[in-house]
Formats: sequence, C-alpha cells, structure tokens
Amino acid sequence: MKRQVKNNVYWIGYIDWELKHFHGDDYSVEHGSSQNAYLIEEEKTVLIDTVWLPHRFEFVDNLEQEIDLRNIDYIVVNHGECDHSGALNTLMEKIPDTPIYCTANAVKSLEGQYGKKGWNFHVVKTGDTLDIGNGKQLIFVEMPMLHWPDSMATYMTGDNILFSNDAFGQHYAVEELFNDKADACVMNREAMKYFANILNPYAPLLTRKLKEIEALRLQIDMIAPSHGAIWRTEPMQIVEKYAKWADAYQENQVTIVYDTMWNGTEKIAHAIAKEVSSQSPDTVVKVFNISKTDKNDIMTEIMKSKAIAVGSPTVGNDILSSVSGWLAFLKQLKFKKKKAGAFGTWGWSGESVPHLQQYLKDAGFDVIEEGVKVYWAPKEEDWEAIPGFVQSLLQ
Ligand SMILES: Cc1cc2nc3c(=O)[nH]c(=O)nc-3n(C[C@H](O)[C@H](O)[C@H](O)COP(=O)(O)O)c2cc1C
Repeated sequence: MKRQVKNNVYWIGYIDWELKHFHGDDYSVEHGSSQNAYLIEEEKTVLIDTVWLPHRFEFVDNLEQEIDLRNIDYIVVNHGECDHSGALNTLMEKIPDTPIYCTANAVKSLEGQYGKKGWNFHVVKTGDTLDIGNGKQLIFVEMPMLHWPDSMATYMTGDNILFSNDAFGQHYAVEELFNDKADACVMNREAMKYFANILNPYAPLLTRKLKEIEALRLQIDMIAPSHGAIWRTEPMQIVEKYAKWADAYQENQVTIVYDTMWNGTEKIAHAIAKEVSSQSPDTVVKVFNISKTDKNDIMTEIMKSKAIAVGSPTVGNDILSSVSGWLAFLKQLKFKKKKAGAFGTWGWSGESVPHLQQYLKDAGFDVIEEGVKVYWAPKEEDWEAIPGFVQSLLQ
C-alpha cells in the first residue's frame, strides 16, 4: 500500500523487521530496516528507486495495485545498489521503454549487476532538472562516493523534499515512517552507526558536498532517505549532524578494545580503563572485548573517541586473528585525528605490541610510543607502565 508522505508524494517501499545483517555479514541490524521507494503523482508520475531483490515481486504487485504501470512517466535511480534497484528488472520487463534517470556511473553499476538490457537511460548531472508538471521540478545532485560512484540525490521543488538515498538514512524499521513518530535516541544512534560504518571513509567528500548543497540554496522541508525514517520535523538536524561527524568527530571518550585467550590482556584493558578514569574523571571510558561485541557498534564508539587503546596477546608471532580482522576493518573506515596505544601479553617472542602499533599507524591513528607489554600474566610490577601510557594517550 502506498502511504502519503506529502501532497502527491507517496512512500511505496518495504519495511523489513526481520533483517539482521546487511551487506552480507558486514553490517549488523538491530532494529530492522526499510527500503524506501517513492511515488510522485503530479502531472507526471515518477518512481524514485525500488526495493531489495528478495522483495521485487511484492513491490511490483503493490505498485500495480496503486497505479497502471504504463502511467509511470519516469523512473529515477538514485543509486544502483541492489537494495534500491532490486525490483528494476521485474518492473522493466513490464514497462521496458520507461525512461530511467540516473548518473553515468549508475548506468555502469546497473548494467554491471543486471547485464545490458537496453534500458532507456537518461544520464543526468548535478543541476539537471526534470519537469513533472503542476509547476514542480526534480533537480538532480550527484553524490559520487556517498557511498558509491553512482550515488545521487533528487530534490523536488514545490514540496521541497530531498530524496537523499543512502545519505541521512538509518537501518531502522519505523512503521509510522516519520522521524517525529520514531524513537529519537534510536534514530540518532542508527544514523551515527550508518555514518561510522559506511560513510566515514568519504567524510572529506561529504564535507565538500554539504557545502555544495548549501550553495544551491534549496529550501529543504523534508529529507526522504532510502532507509529508515523520513526526516519530516527539523530535517536540517541530520544535515548539521553529518557536518559535525564528517569533521574528524570526537567526544571526550576513550575506547579500549581487546581480545584474550586466558584473560591476561583483559586485565590490562580494565587496568587502563581505571587509570583513564583516575587521571581524567570527566572522560567517558568504554571497554569492549572484540569477540563478544558487535563490530559495527564498536566502530560507532571509535568514531566518538578522541583516543583508543587496542590489546591482544602474542599469538603465532603476531596478534589474535579476531583483532587483526577488526583492525583491517578499522583501516577501511579512515578515522582522523585520533590517538591510539597498544597493549598485550607475550610468552616467548612478544610481537603483539609492536605489531598492533604498526596496524594502528597503517589505519591512520596517531600512535603513542609507549606500549603496555606484559610477560605471560599481569603481575603487580606490570601496573607501573600504565600511568605513563594513559598520560600519553590523554595528552
Ligand atoms: C596458541 C598460542 C600461540 C602463542 N604464540 C605465541 C608467540 O608466537 N609468541 C609469544 O610470545 N607468545 C605466544 N603465546 C603465549 C601467549 O602470548 C601467552 O599465553 C599470553 O599470556 C596469553 O595472553 P592472554 O591471557 O591475554 O590470552 C601463544 C599462546 C598460545 C595459546
């Protein structure tokens, strides 16, 4: 069933309460999600995006119940990823000549995924417009690498809606569709998690893009993303948050991340946390065991941190694979202007701390020289290294 968003603009997506993982197993979903497609019924009928592949038949059936598909004048593909374009094949089999408005890179990503189908592509660039009647227009804004090269946003004049696709979205199933009906804390947390885990690598591009959008002086009354709730009330709050998050965001927080086999490294992690609280009582300290905590949640905490400490025992002349796997993910996310320190245990060769330091440098962190290196299990004398380590971390 289509549901009204504003005037002649309707939501026609899929709310997915059962989704637990996204991007394979790379992104955890705690509160469900949605794939938001939008139907505009002005003098021209426009479909903006579709839904994920598994829901394609249901989506096209729903659409057919609402309108005669042959009345769709234009399809806009803001982003070619299959959670938005998954129903396109099924739809285009029924209306093969319908013009598809998208970026040049979306032609590549769509044809790369679905093959060359001879679809009627109309390539658009930033500032291009499409008249949809009743005095209203669509204005296209390319958003390359936010988060694919093909991404764009579509702005609708008259109703002043920005269809932002993945930008400003959240993996959050909100049955009532709008932010004023959603739990604001969850929405903020999910928006931040999405930013930290998907968009942070492109933060400098995002900063430039936000300035570019500002220069277009579009009156934005509503932001309709492709996942999660629609920002109907104070929509610019999420734009302001994105501007802050993209600018090497940090709070007064230190996050300690570790794994352990026989709990020695765990003891060091907690001793470091205690020392941070003692040296800087106002600093929020959080400790996570990588094997017991969702990796995406930890990344959200890293984004909020001014400094991190990472620990592992020495294993096979290196570090635990849980930690090295997590560090590889950390490197992808390109956090900026954060300090880091390493700690860990060893039995006979002792590579964990220098290896952790190198991994952290490679991930772009400002790594302190001091490391807490403990022979087998921590003993009284090992705690002596911790105050200096924490002091450097907090400086
Ligand atoms: C499977 C395995 C491999 C290990 N490999 C090394 C090694 O290559 N070099 C080394 O110095 N210690 C090695 N150790 C010793 C550990 O670093 C040591 O047991 C340490 O105290 C474990 O810390 P934890 O209590 O945090 O798990 C290894 C231990 C295990 C169980």
